[in-house]
Formats: sequence, C-alpha cells, structure tokens
Amino acid sequence: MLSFAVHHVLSSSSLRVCSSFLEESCGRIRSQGNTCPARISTALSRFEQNMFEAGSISLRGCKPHYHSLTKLAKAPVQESPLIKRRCSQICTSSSTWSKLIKSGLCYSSKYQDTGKKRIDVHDHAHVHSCLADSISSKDVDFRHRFGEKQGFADIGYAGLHLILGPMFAGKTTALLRRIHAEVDAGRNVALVKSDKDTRYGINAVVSHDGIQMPCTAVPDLATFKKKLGKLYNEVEVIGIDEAQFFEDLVGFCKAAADVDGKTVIVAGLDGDFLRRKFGSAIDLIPLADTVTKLSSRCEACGQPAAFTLRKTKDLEKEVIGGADIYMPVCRRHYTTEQVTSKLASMVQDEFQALVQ
Ligand SMILES: Nc1ncnc2c1ncn2[C@@H]1O[C@H](COP(=O)(O)OP(=O)(O)O)[C@@H](O)[C@H]1O
Ligand SMILES: Cc1cn([C@H]2C[C@H](O)[C@@H](COP(=O)(O)O)O2)c(=O)[nH]c1=O
Repeated sequence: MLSFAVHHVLSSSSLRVCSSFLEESCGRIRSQGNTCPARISTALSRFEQNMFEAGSISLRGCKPHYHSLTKLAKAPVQESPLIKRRCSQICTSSSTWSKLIKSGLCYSSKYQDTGKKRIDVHDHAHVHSCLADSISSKDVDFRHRFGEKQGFADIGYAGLHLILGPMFAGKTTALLRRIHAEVDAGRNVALVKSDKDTRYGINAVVSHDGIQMPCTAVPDLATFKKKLGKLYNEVEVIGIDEAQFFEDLVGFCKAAADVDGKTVIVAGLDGDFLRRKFGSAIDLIPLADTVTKLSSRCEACGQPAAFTLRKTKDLEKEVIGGADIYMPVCRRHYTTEQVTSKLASMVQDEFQALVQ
C-alpha cells in the first residue's frame, strides 16, 4: 500500500516540479561548498512549501520519499512536521485515487485566481463508506472549511475560528458541533477547557443543555501542549472552550495555526458582566479567519441578547457560575437592570450600615 502511494506521489507532476526544485537548490548549496544541515533544511522547507502549494498529494508517512531526498541533499533528511501537518490531503494508492475521481465523489480542479491545483471531495461520509472495503480510514483525510456547505471539503485548510458572545448564546454548543464534524471527517481532534470551569464536571466540555464531550482541563494552554507531548504533532484540530480564562491564549493560538498548521476553534466570552474586555479572546480577532458573535435571548423581553448581567452583588471579574448568577440581556435591559441592581445594592448596603 505504502509503496503504491509513493509510486503515485513520485510520478505526479507536482512532485517532479518540486523535486527538480530541490535538486537545483541542493546543487546550488553544494556548488557553494556549503553542506551545512541548516542550509539544506532551509532548502527542504522551501521545497515543502512548494509541494504544499502545488497542493494535491500528501507525503505523509512516505519514508522512501525521505530516503530519496536524503540522497539528493547528500545529508540525512528527516520527515518534517510541516509535511505531516500541512499536506494532510488524500494519501492513497493511485488505483484508489482514480476510483475516487471516477466515482464522481471527488474531483480535481484549479483555483481560478492562482491556477493551483485543488481537490474537492463531495460528501466525505459517502466516500468513507464507499471505500471502506479498499482503504483504511487513516489513508483518507478530508479537510473542512467552516461556513461552507457541510460535507464539502477544502483540502489543506488550517486556520483560526472564533466563537464569541455572552453566556447562554450557544458558544459551547457551536464548538461541540464543529468538533463533531471534524471527528466525523476523520481528523485528529483535541478539546481543551480551563480548569477554572468546574460547573458541570472537570473532564468534559458541557453546554448548558447538557451536550458534552470529553476534554482536557488545564490552567493554561502551555500545560495542555505539555500534557499532549508528542501527540501534539498528530492533532489536526484543537477546540478551546472558556477561552477568556487562558492567559496564554493568543501566543498558543497564533503558533498552533500559523506555525503548526492546526485548525483552532476558540469559544469564549468577549466581555464580562460589566461589558469590559474579558481575557484575550478578542485580541484574536485580527488573527482569525472567521469570527462569529452569537447572541442569546434577553431574559427580560425575549429580544436578542448580546450581554451578560450578573444577578449577584459580587464585583470580582471572575465568578464561576450559571443561570443562578448570570442572565443574558439585550442592550435596553442591560442598561436598566445594571442601574436597578446598582441602586438595589446601594440601598442594601445603607440598610446593613444602619442595622449594625
Ligand atoms: N437564560 C438561560 N438560562 C439557562 N439556560 C439558557 C438560557 N438561555 C439559553 N439557555 C440554554 O443554553 C443553551 C446554550 O448553551 P451553551 O452552548 O452552553 O451556551 P454558552 O456556551 O454560550 O454559554 C441554549 O441552547 C439554551 O437551551
Ligand atoms: C459574564 C462573566 C462570566 N464569568 C464566568 C461564568 C461562567 O463560569 C463562565 C462563562 O461560561 P459560558 O460557557 O459562557 O456560559 O465565565 C465570569 O467569571 N465573569 C463574568 O463577568
């Protein structure tokens, strides 16, 4: 199976272009009398980038390919994480490949703007079921682009997606739905939340409706990465809930999406009960591919609610809780209720002072 895949990869025109590019780069490096591994690995990175941009076939796990690169580079070339992560496309035998194309489940086209090759796969679930007998699910890897029709995959897509909004807006529900879609598409997914959120159990992301999925609960995202260890490289999609509580959110998400080629889906509060910025979820907006601000229903009037009102007198920024402490409200009721609750607490304080 693997040798078939390698054969297919090696005979593809995109690889020929890229391997001649590498040959040329290595030749140039050698003619300059420089066999420094760092230079060779720079050449390799450029090669990989071209390979990726030529955009059709994954070299994942193709050790013989690295063997031939080693020969070309005249230096040991390790399987690079970039290839593993960014070229996660369809890696299968040529016969299965043509079967996919012929079946009409998959077609090959070019991006109109760049002329680069693009593979579209229709109905990934159907592809899986049709080909289950001839390939293992590990051999086929479909990438989703959110916002596009379900089941219509755009391959090679890494990115950052933000789901923001007040409490009870459906942020966790939306996150879990997206994560489920990724799991169904056969991608390796890891879900993480802040360990400050102990409301509905610690090792699961749970929505206010009780929908849940197992997760890792950690104090910060560096700990999450450390906990995953080598597995981090295998993860293709990272879901983050309660993002407002992670101090290292921006650095982690930036590296995961930009450098490590992951799809990162972040759900969290944009503002606190006083409508101040909460944590650094909103600092991700300039870095994000998509930003969705969800709204809830105002508990006072049923209109769309963009804000969270705290029902208690507590003034600390972080107070973990649910409907016992918070309610979603519209602009009108946020303003009036804030004033009312401030007045109520002032009266209560005065009263306490009098009776003491
Ligand atoms: N005022 C409310 N109190 C309790 N539950 C609510 C309230 N408004 C909406 N919900 C429920 O919460 C669900 C959304 O939960 P969830 O996805 O966990 O939201 P979020 O993560 O944005 O807080 C809604 O589908 C709804 O059933
Ligand atoms: C508004 C606000 C909320 N919190 C806490 C309360 C909850 O534990 C989470 C939000 O959870 P959800 O999944 O969005 O429902 O944040 C807080 O500590 N301070 C606030 O101002």
